[in-house]
Amino acid sequence: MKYLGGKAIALASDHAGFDKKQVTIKYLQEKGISYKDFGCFSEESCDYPDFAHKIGKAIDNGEYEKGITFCGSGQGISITANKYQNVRSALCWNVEIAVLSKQHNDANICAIPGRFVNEKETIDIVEAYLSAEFEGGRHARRIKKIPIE
Ligand SMILES: O=C(CO)[C@H](O)[C@H](O)[C@H](O)COP(=O)(O)O
Repeated sequence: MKYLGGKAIALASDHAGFDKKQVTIKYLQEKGISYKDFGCFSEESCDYPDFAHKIGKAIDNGEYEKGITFCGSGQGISITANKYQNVRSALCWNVEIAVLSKQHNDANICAIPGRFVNEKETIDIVEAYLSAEFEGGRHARRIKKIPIE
């Protein structure tokens, strides 16, 4: 596990991703990695945009460098967070995609589909995302072209 420094990890979910967020919190605590949970705080049905906007704003304004989000499919919370100019939220459903999302896209949010991964897969994805490093070079050139001018 290379992620030892930096800012706390931002977390957010809706009800459908709540259980995998709790698994992730336990993992981060065990590793001594600090985090900020932007909600939700139970499995009671709620609306993913309410929490996606909170984490999206916090990543967008630089308060947090990396976020991990969870909803049922991972889609809604990722689509919403990506409305923010400086957010690059990537849907990560396996380890390889999680690594590439950082190496090639410098994703600052890893969106996990909570209803489609088990606990081990969740932790594997989280660890892979947090450990991976942006490769820069041609990928940096492409990332600069993402924002609408
Ligand atoms: O945004 C989503 C789908 O694109 C998420 O998977 C939500 O978690 C999901 O829609 C929640 O569904 P529910 O039937 O309200 O539990």
